[in-house]
Amino acid sequence: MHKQTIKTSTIHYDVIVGEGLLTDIAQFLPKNYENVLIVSDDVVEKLYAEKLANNLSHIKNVNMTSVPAGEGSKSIDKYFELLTEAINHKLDRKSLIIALGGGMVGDLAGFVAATYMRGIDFIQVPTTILAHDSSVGGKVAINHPKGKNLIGNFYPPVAVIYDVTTLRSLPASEIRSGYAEVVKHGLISEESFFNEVLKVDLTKPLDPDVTVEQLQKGIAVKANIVEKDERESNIRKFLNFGHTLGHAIESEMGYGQITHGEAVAIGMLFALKVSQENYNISLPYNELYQWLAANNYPLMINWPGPDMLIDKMKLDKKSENAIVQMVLLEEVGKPSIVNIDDHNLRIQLENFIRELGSL
Ligand SMILES: NC(=O)c1ccc[n+]([C@@H]2O[C@H](COP(=O)([O-])OP(=O)(O)OC[C@H]3O[C@@H](n4cnc5c(N)ncnc54)[C@H](O)[C@@H]3O)[C@@H](O)[C@H]2O)c1
Ligand SMILES: O=C(O)C(=O)C[C@@H](O)[C@H](O)[C@H](O)COP(=O)(O)O
Ligand SMILES: [Zn+2]
Repeated sequence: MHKQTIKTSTIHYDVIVGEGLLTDIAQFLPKNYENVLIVSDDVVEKLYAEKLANNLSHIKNVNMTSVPAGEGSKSIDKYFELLTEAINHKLDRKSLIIALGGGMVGDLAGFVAATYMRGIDFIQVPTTILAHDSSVGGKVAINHPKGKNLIGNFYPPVAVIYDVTTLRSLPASEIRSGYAEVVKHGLISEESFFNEVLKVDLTKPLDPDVTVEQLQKGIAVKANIVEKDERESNIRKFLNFGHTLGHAIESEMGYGQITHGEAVAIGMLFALKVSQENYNISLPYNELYQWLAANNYPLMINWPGPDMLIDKMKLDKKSENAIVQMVLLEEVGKPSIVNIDDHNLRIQLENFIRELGSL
């Protein structure tokens, strides 16, 4: 078991990573709670909710609820339904919400916790590779049809309890999706970490020791940034590498048509391309492209038109006065935030789409 404490100006919380933590979760609760609502999706609920609940039998009221699996549930409708569940189960300001699942559940249940009675405690119990990223740092949100995560808050959990044995049941598509964020953590932090990640072959069974070590490294990269800039005034934007285009693709194609990680993977390729042009340097674009292709990331997608994508990129939360901001790399491990004017963005995007090809 490995414990890392995240210390921001407003809160300290532990991120505990280990095998079999679900059956031992009671010891990691930071307080005594009398009323707990476990929120999951209908796939994860069947796999792990009972195991979790069994370990909370000492708590007076433990209830469980779930939303349909998939990005479509990160919606205002499901958010409202969960608030109603919280009311029906008589959650009060001393109650706890446990988000059991991947980033979708974590973001959604976290936003419910952030807003129910102006905020109650919540714990992240991540079950995907991607959630090594989403469970840490306190960004909680739901999507608007017009843009990703447009409705949300910064609302850190009181603990993150990451039972990595749950990762064994992940389908290949979700291993791939999650690994995109591990690649991101490598690219924005250290070349050696990035190179290590590119040695992983996602088409073969993962080596659990390597995976857990890389997830812990990713968490450490994120923790280091979030501790200095929790509310994204400056360096937290680095964690958005690949997301300016990635989020635009997700919302323009329709939530759930492509996974978050797959869209971010394409976004990272674009960000590398723009970085190379912008700084007149060479970056491992080809290496990343080849790794993504070899690991079956969808790189030939049914591209939405560039105008639609640019409109979505302007809605990104980093934009100011409708000027698109992208996270670029001056070198691997050295991110920077750059305004990209519309004309340049359009040319770069059209060239990129042409080069990548479409269906
Ligand atoms: N808050 C943040 O900082 C942050 C960071 C990155 C991503 N995100 C958000 O996270 C979301 C993506 O998260 P995700 O990739 O975990 O998706 P997800 O939560 O939708 O899970 C993906 C799929 O895997 C299934 N699943 C989850 N755990 C499983 C397990 N152990 N075994 C078998 N199946 C399992 C789910 O039912 C779902 O079908 C997006 O909404 C993205 O915007 C947020
Ligand atoms: O934690 C962050 O900060 C990130 O940007 C991490 C991203 O991987 C994540 O997808 C996040 O939800 C994106 O945030 P947004 O502010 O662009 O919605
Ligand atoms: Zn992300």
